[in-house]
Amino acid sequence: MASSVVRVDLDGKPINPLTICMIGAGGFIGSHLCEKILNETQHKILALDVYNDKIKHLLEPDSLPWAGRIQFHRINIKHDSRLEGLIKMSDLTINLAAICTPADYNTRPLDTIYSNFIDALPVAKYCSENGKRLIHFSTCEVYGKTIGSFLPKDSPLRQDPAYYVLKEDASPCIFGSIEKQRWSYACAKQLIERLVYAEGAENGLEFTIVRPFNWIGPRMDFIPGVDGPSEGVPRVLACFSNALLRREPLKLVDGGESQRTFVYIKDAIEAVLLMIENPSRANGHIFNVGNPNNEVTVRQLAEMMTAVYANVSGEPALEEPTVDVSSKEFYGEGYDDSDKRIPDMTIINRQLGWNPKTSLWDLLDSTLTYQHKTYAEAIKKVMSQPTTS
Ligand SMILES: NC(=O)c1ccc[n+]([C@@H]2O[C@H](COP(=O)([O-])OP(=O)(O)OC[C@H]3O[C@@H](n4cnc5c(N)ncnc54)[C@H](O)[C@@H]3O)[C@@H](O)[C@H]2O)c1
Ligand SMILES: O=c1ccn([C@@H]2O[C@H](COP(=O)(O)OP(=O)(O)O[C@H]3OC[C@](O)(CO)[C@H]3O)[C@@H](O)[C@H]2O)c(=O)[nH]1
Repeated sequence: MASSVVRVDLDGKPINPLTICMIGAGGFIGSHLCEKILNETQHKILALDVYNDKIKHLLEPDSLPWAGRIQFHRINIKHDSRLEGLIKMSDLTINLAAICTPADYNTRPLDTIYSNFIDALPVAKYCSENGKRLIHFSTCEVYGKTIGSFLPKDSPLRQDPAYYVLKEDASPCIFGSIEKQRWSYACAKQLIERLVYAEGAENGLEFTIVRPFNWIGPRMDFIPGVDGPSEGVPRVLACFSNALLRREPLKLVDGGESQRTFVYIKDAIEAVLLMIENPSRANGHIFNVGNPNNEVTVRQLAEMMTAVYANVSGEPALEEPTVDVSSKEFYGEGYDDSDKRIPDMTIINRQLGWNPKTSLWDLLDSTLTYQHKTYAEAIKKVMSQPTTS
């Protein structure tokens, strides 16, 4: 619950209540950020999205302690003249809106590029023209592949962090060829980062760019056939959760050799609140937000999720818990992958003193407990229904 004690920033100065225009507030990250802001601060939120299912619990009923501090606006930012007015009414805009599921990048590259670049342009422009601060959500995917991935498999240099740790102000952005449409998203995100950065350099826009490294937790994406399309392909956490709930093998794309670092959403949201409340330390910076200690291959992630889910559900794991699939079969033509993603933490540490806390096992335990409670019964119902042909 937000206390009446005056909040102070990292330099001990009082923080005045802000009005925040949050675009994409109804998504995974947006829902957690709204919860945090309403519970712990006195800031007001203008929550913009086309959906509000994930923040319904914050909007109704009127008797909630934060009533009056969050207002939902059902707006598609592609075509809505109210956008500029809402940005003008706010002290800060946070743009989370995007198509950001890999299954879309190679199959809907135009929608992906429009969503991540064209639709984000007016937001940057309105903030710049009206002298409003912007926190723009980019992605770790702008780094693409590591330099090390181009070395021979047995090269000892592959063990040298200089060849794989991703640094905001030093690492190059390495994407595949144009036919590999997987990179449509990363490329659009890179260009909007460059535009926001240039607005800062040429027109004085006060901006912060966030590069999330695989934030995961409750409410991420959807379970196909329950609260999303049966044929939909969400991100890996929901794909693997879906298979565990249905007692089906988890699909490992191209052997599950790619590596990721996963950070708990609640840790990551702490970093965003620090950016919101410490503009003098966050403005003009690009921040990696991830947990370098939680690195696994996708195969190891599948094994760990299988073990955690067996504990949570009380049901033994399948004898053959995983199955290999090719990326062409799973994602279609034009898929490609980031090999490894370890965030360098120097800048966020220096500017905001932020560090992630939660181990991979612990974050999977709380997330899969949530998945089980939320979906186990619904899945049983769906699976007991006769399939229509
Ligand atoms: N979750 C992660 O680990 C992660 C990693 C890298 C980058 N990001 C970035 O963070 C942001 C949020 O990601 P998320 O995981 O919460 O995704 P999400 O899909 O759950 O949330 C995005 C929200 O934006 C909304 N939206 C999309 N287009 C819109 C439009 N035209 N008008 C209004 N609303 C629109 C969607 O309805 C959705 O609610 C994205 O920009 C994404 O690229 C997230
Ligand atoms: O059933 C599955 C699903 C996926 N994989 C593989 O897992 C790796 C991670 O996949 P995913 O979480 O879907 O996405 P990425 O990490 O590749 O990309 C995201 O990172 C950040 C963001 O920008 C936004 O969330 C997005 O682009 C990957 O190697 C898949 O091939 C699997 O084996 N089985």
